[in-house]
Amino acid sequence: MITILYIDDDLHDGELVHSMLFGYRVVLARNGTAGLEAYYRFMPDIVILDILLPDMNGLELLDRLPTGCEQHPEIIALSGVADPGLAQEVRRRGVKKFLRKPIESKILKGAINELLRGNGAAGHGQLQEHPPEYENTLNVKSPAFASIIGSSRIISRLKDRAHRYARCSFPVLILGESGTGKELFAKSIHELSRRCKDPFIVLNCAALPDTLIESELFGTEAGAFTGAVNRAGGFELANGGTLFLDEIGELSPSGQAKLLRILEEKVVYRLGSRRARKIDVRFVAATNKDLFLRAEGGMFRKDLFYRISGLELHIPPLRERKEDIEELSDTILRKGVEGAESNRHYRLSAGALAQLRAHHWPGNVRELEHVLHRAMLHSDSAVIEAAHLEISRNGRGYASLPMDEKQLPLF
Ligand SMILES: Nc1ncnc2c1ncn2[C@@H]1O[C@H](COP(=O)(O)OP(=O)(O)OP(=O)(O)O)[C@@H](O)[C@H]1O
Repeated sequence: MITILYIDDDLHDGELVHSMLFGYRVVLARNGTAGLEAYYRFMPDIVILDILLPDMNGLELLDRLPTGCEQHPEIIALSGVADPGLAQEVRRRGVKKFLRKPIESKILKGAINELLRGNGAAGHGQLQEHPPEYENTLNVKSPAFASIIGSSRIISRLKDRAHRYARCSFPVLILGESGTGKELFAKSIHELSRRCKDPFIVLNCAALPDTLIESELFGTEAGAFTGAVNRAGGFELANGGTLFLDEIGELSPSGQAKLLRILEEKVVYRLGSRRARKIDVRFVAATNKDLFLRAEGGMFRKDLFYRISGLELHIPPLRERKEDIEELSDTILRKGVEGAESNRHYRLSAGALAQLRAHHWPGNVRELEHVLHRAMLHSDSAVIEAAHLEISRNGRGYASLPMDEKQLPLF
């Protein structure tokens, strides 16, 4: 859906524009600061900006809009006064439409349609009552999302947002419980971006001891420490592409300081080397911890937190999108168990599906995969019954096998 950010302190105009633009997603911001915040959060297709704002001049806001995005939103500037000098200043900043207040519905819609059509002659002057579908703007059915199963509103919105984030190179912070699909979304953002032909490198900070994290991230120079050889780190390996740093909350204080420096200077120093290597890497981080609280509590650098969390993607737990369980289960059952030879087309009985829907899923989709893999191994037929699921009722999910079932005849 097309997203329009309207920045104006006039509440009445805000409501008016909201009702005029029925069918679009309209985000209202009442001052420049809120406008900038909403800009990063929603990555709008169009920004409508009143030049007179209470906390900053509209021109100043235009200057503060980021330049790192490959695809800028189109901007419509508004002013209540006719001022040719102001109009010139606004145009000099790349704004194609400068409209006079009071806003007229047809003129505003016409300007929006024209801008959305890439300012092409086809849409010029044609006023449309219904917002058109711009299929090329955002496509949640993109092949880059093929591995992300789920048709819930939550998943569709996340795909929409990931699509927007893929348009630029700002860092993205993905938040969510373990097993919710953070890495899948990170990969999709990479695949949808202009970086898709370059590497997507994954580093898991939680799986590496403190000392290794830094050498894995930044690389080493022979002689940096005993046994060190010349080796590129994650940043160099991901050059041109995306570096996905999983469990970023586990990064040591010195690793955090170095990471901050890289994000600011865009150069990397291998451990033991003073040579700066220029890098062009899109940085995506993930955590299942509350990084904000960690930053507040002094366990994570605040400056780094704010540097990496400009664009956030919150992936809700599976229990909050239970409508996805059936589709996810069907996909998992269709794939079968890796390494197990079977041509059965597994399916769930109604009772099994009801039990899956009733579970709390603390381990999220990963837990669902484990439960269904185990169920396929337990089942003697193609139908998975509730009894095959062995979901624990204590909410932890992983039931242990009863002794007498440990030597199950599997296929
Ligand atoms: N929406 C989804 N569609 C299909 N598979 C999914 C989905 N979400 C998660 N999975 C699967 O669940 C498993 C865990 O996903 P992933 O590693 O992306 O989660 P994560 O949030 O990064 O986990 P962790 O925090 O433990 O690293 C993977 O096997 C992945 O394929």
